[in-house]
Amino acid sequence: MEHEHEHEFILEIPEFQHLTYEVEGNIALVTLRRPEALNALSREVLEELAQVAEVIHQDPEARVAIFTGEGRAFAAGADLKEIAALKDPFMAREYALLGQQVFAEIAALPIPTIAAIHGYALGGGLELALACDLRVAAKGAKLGLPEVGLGLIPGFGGTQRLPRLIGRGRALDLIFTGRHVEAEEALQLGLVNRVGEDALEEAKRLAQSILKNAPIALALAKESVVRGEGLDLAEALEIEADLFGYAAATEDMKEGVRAFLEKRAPEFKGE
Ligand SMILES: C/C=C/C(=O)SCCNC(=O)CCNC(=O)[C@H](O)C(C)(C)COP(=O)(O)OP(=O)(O)OC[C@H]1O[C@@H](n2cnc3c(N)ncnc32)[C@H](O)[C@@H]1OP(=O)(O)O
Repeated sequence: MEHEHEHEFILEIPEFQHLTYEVEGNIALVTLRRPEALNALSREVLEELAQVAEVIHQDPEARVAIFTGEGRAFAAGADLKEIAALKDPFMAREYALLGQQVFAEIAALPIPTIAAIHGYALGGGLELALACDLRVAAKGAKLGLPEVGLGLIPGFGGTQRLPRLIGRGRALDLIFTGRHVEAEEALQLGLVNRVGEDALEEAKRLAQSILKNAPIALALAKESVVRGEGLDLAEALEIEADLFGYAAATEDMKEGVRAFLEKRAPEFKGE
């Protein structure tokens, strides 16, 4: 038998109402599909994002994930109709915790993740993009955290992930003013990694350049950065050394070094 060592593995993909999931050439593409509300993140959308994070986790074909949105926006924030219906501080706190939890699951994915931003990424929409490892914006895209203009504060991670990414002063500029920054300024701020004519095409190019590298090394590099973030330098460096050790024990490391010495491109197997 050809596949006698392989387990029969069936990936169960739920029927999503507000997003689609597809994988092509090891790139998982998650597309928010609620364009009539500029992909506003309702509870249902958030729950589907949590489910799709689980699918990505389980899908051996998914080696880089791109998040994008259908229509005029990446996502224009949490759903303001739902926010208007929050009756008391406890309900609102639960709402923030729900968004935080879903975005924490996305941030914890073991593969590189990219937000491909066109149109608007505002409030919770920008916070979703901040939960990704990398952000690519289309020229003309508008990014911001407008919550204080609504009497709110960013509640899906924005007050924490934005200052960690671009620094406290620049983050508070955006949070206090609520202003929209365009793609070029976002690039200067370090809020996005790249700007292109078409965000999705640019994100796919970025994904391709990541996919050339060893999968386990990518996962370990991400783990080292993420785990080190909250620690002091000495502790974080210990983690780095441990994970370097794991990387050095992979078959792909042998292949990578052998390929270099033989002056050819490596063929990584994720082993
Ligand atoms: C913890 C997290 C908190 C948060 O995220 S708070 C929310 C933060 N986000 C915002 O404040 C942005 C809200 N949206 C806007 O300011 C505007 O939209 C835009 C500037 C993004 C675009 O303006 P324009 O081009 O004039 O479009 P349009 O007619 O306002 O929107 C099209 C439809 O989309 C709905 N929509 C837009 N954003 C949201 C949202 N965040 N929640 C719910 N619905 C939204 C609208 O209402 C409308 O719908 P209809 O056609 O039925 O009137």
